[in-house]
Parts: sequence; C-alpha cells; structure tokens
Amino acid sequence: MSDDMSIFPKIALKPEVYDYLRGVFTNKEILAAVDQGEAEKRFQGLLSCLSHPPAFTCVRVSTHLASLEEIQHRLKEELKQQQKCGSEDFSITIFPHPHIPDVLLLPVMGPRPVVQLSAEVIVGAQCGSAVLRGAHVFAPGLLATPKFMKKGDVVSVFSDLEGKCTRGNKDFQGKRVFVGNGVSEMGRVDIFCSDKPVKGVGIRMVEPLYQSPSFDGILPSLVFLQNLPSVVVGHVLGPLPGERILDMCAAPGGKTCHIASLMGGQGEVVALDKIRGKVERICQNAKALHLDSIKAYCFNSVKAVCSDSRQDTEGPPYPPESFDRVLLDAPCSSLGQRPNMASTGSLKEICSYPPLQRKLFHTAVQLLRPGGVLVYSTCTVTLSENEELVAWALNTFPCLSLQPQDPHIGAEGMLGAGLSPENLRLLQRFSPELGWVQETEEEEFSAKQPESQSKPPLSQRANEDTIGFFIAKFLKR
Ligand SMILES: C[S@@+](CC[C@H](N)C(=O)[O-])C[C@H]1O[C@@H](n2cnc3c(N)ncnc32)[C@H](O)[C@@H]1O
Repeated sequence: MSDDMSIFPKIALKPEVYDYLRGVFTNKEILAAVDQGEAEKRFQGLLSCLSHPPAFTCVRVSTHLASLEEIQHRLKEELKQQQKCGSEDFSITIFPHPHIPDVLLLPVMGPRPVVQLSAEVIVGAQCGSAVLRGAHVFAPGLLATPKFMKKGDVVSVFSDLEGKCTRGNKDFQGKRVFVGNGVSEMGRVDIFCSDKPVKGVGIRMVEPLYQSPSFDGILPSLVFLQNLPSVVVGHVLGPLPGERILDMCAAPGGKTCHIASLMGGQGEVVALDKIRGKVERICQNAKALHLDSIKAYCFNSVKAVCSDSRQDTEGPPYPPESFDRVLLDAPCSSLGQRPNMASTGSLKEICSYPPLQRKLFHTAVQLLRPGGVLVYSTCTVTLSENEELVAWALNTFPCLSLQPQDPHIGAEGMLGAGLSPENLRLLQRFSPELGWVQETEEEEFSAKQPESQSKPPLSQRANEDTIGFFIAKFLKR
C-alpha cells in the first residue's frame, strides 16, 4: 500500500535511524524464518502505524477505591455530561478488558472527514499527538495563531512535524499535519503577550480528526490514562500486600501508583527518579489517587545500592537485597510511542541507551532479594534495548531466569538476539505492526464503526493495536 493512501505519512526518521531500524527488522534470524518481502512489509507496517494513534483509549481504574463496574458507570455519566457541554454528539462505548481486571477501553473513532478551515493554528508535535489521543490544546503548546485571533474564533489545528515553527508566528508553511478543528478560548495577545507563563486550554477541540473523550478533570481519583502495555507491567510484576517494592525509574508514577493500588495500600513502594520536577509529579499522582504507601525520592538509580549492608536509612541508597520486587521501566529510545509522526533522535542517541540500561540493571539485581522478581520494560522497538539486553542479563547473572508472564496478551520476543525459542516465548513484545492493516483513504474516512464485521473482536484489536512495548520478567535464585 503506498504512502499517499494513508491519512498520515509514515513516521519520519533520520536516514541513519531508518537504515538501522530496517536492519533490525530484517536481521538474519528473521530472514531465516520469513522471506525478505514479509519482513520488509512488517517494517513498513511499523513505520505506518507509529504515526497513527492506537485504536483504543485505555483507562486504568482505582480498584483500591471502588469496583470496576461502579467506576465504569460513573465514567459513562461524566463523559455524557462532558458531551452535553460540547457541540458534538457521539456514542460513548466503554467496555472492560476481558482479561485485565482494572482496565476500561474506549474505542477511538477516526479518522473522520473533517473539513479544514481558512484560520489555522500550529501546535508543537507533542501537543498534536496529545490532540490525536483526545486532548484539547493547552496554551503552552500553541506556536502560531492568526494575527487577529480572538476568543471564540473557530480554527483548524495543525501539528508542526519537524519542530521548525517559531513561537509567536502568524502562519507556518513547513511540514505539518491537520489534527482537527477547535474553538479558541483565548485571544492571540493573551497567549503570546502575557508577562506570566500562560496556562489552561487554548483551543477547545470540537471536531478532532480522531474522536476520543478528553479526560482532563474527569474522576481524578478513580481513573488514570495509561497505555495498555504499561498496565500489563504492574500485573506481571505481581506485587503482594505487605511487600517492599522498588520502582527505579518511576516518573511520572503511572506504574508506581498501579503497584501501590494492587497492594491495597499495604506495604511500601519506593519510587526513584533522577529529575526533581518529575518526582513532584509522582507525589501529585499518588496524592490524587489516595495512595500513601508511596515514598518518592529524587535519586540517580545507578547509585541506589550502598556498600554497607548495615545501613538502613529511610531513603536511598539501600543495602543489597532490600526489595521483594524491582521494576526497571528503563529510560529508552521511546520508538514505540504512538502517534509519533517524526522522530528527531539520532542513531548516536539510540545507541546511548543500552549502556545506561545495563548499569541500571546491575543495580536492580543487587537490590533484589534472592527469590525476588525483577521486571524490565521499555516503550521501544529496537533489539539492543530489549531482547539483546535480556540475552546479556542471562549471560551476566547466572542467578537470573526468565519467568512466564501473566497476563501475556502481546506477542513473543523478536528474533535476532540469539535467544532460545523457550526464552522468546517467555518475553512479551507488543508489536502493533503484526496486526496493522492499512486501509485505503476512502475506508479510512468512512468514520468506521469499531464493531465492523470484517475486523477481529474488539478485545483482540485492543491487545494488538497498542504502542510498541517490551516486558521481561526474571526470578533471582
Ligand atoms: C520510561 S520513563 C518512566 C515512566 C514511569 N515508569 C511511568 O510508568 O510513569 C523513564 C524515567 O527514567 C528516569 N531516569 C533516567 N535515568 C535515570 C536514572 N539514572 N535514575 C533514575 N531515573 C532515571 C527519567 O527521568 C524518566 O522519568
């Protein structure tokens, strides 16, 4: 299927990164299993699906505070209320994930045939991606607006793909994509000429290209927007009430809060992150979700183990074998994130992650007690940060073995790192390209119903059409 049949172009990568990734997805082990054409098709499928948003919005619910059914009911009521205040009427479908007890799924409707207007605003790529997942445009994300834009104006919103639009511009003709229409909540002067940092909604989206509710201010203690694979991580870690858990790279705390919720608030969850401002976000999220078993510290986790095994202070560093379970949700090249229309990262940057991941992994193994569980995860698609890291870990730490994961709703590990078939089956890789079916433009714009006959069941699509993600679970003997 050619590129111009797609609503968005494939993700734009630096040529060196494109060649590197192509090499990963057509490596020798893969080519021994499938032919070159099939491997190439999957790689091109990956590039296409990365620029599009996943087909479902995933919400993790606070089952430590209320039942899933009660939260589902309250969420539906809240979203109906939100809809009454907006200008569009669309049916709200919310269904529980069939295998994950604290997940609600909402099908995303789109892309829809939205007519572009003559008044245009430009937003940053990150803001544009958030709009494609249901957000309104927050004022700090605005880069360019019409010269005389005032409150109440109806405008078309475009995302600046390459980060080339200067803040305060009046127009912009560089590479951009249309993400929908909205109503301005502020005048141009309020946005660009204020002394104070500008806050709040700048453009309220009324006709987004992809329709998904905005969760801003919706049941803040009961629902938390989280990608499905990230929720799977908490369950795979399997924390038990009363245990002591370490989350080594924790901010903004989505997984930390999930872990504390699964433990019913009993025990201790230590959350570390090296960026102070981000640690504040962990604390804010823990507070909003009423989780007080979380202790968050600003700390470089590479140094989180101390040599004196008698030292037992409140905060880091900790003596070896201090924790029952450790989560290493590692800093990574993030190439699985969706939607992402352009990645500005260099090959050098991508190659800088495995050494850091290995250092963090060393610390993780030291801090874990014998008999404890270590979960390693990333939101990227490379081999070097995923299966090759696992192969290195199994060679370096004979005390570690891979464990089955529950739930295991993703695919198995990818070929190319020399892992045995048994070990590959124990890994969980969310590979959206495997289920990616590119539609023609006509089909894409048909405002398709998710219940469409020709498609696999909703829950299967929700498991497949996710961000790219990787999970490995180890037991320390
Ligand atoms: C993938 S994000 C974590 C997401 C988080 N687990 C969640 O679910 O909300 C990786 C985090 O690692 C942090 N980080 C990077 N290097 C670190 C280090 N040496 N020590 C501690 N945190 C680090 C980054 O600041 C970033 O917040």
